[in-house]
Amino acid sequence: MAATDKEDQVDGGQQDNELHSTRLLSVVDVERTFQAGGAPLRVLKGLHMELRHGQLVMLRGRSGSGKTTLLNCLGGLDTPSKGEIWFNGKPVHQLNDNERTHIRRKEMGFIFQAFALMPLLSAWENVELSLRMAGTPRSEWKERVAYCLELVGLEKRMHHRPFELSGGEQQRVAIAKAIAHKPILLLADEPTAELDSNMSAQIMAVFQNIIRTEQVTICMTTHDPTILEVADHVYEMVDGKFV
Ligand SMILES: Nc1ncnc2c1ncn2[C@@H]1O[C@H](COP(=O)(O)OP(=O)(O)OP(=O)(O)O)[C@@H](O)[C@H]1O
Repeated sequence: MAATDKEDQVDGGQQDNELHSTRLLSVVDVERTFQAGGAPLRVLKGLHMELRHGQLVMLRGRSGSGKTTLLNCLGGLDTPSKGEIWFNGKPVHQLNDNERTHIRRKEMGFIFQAFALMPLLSAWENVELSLRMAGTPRSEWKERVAYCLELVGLEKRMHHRPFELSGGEQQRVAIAKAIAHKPILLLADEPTAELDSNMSAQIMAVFQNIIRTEQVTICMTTHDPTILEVADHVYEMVDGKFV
């Protein structure tokens, strides 16, 4: 099931071991079949996986292997055709739309194309928007927005709009936006796509930093073999299955 697992090698001490020992998310025999055109298309074919608190987990695979479909199921944006997804003790596969939306807003953060930055809003306003969406009290916004933008190294670009920022800087705003409401799980679809290797390494350093400082767990998809080494665990996907 696992291609690599660094968990046992990491000398993280007792505190890290305790953090890692708690299961945040479990995927049990998940399948997803789409009815596209005539014949059913089986995209996920009986997957098992788990995420533990504080891990950085990567889903790796070729285009079309099913990574985004799985990530959508993990985030409650799509529902498996079969199998179970348990998140923080809750059966996501059995929840209705409202319940899943609530979990998404309160407990998850997304770095997906579909949740990209609002082009007319500044970095500050973009991050503030996610606090508004999550129902965070207005009195907490200012401090939290400043903190998150500093955390991703954008303290000097807070009032720039997306078109005034580089690709890597825009991705940092997206990270700040995704973590502002203090999610426990951050899902990221190809967060380093379109960035050069230097920028990608910086984004991964930001991810490692927020895992430590924000107690978040990260699951991301990637094509990029050069960033795999920072993962605690890599799931390799081929044609809807882990190998
Ligand atoms: N809503 C849908 N209806 C029909 N087919 C779909 C749907 N969503 C995804 N697929 C199909 O499922 C397969 C896997 O798609 P998915 O986006 O999960 O792959 P991926 O591994 O994320 O690829 P990429 O790296 O290119 O993003 C593809 O063949 C795609 O056409």
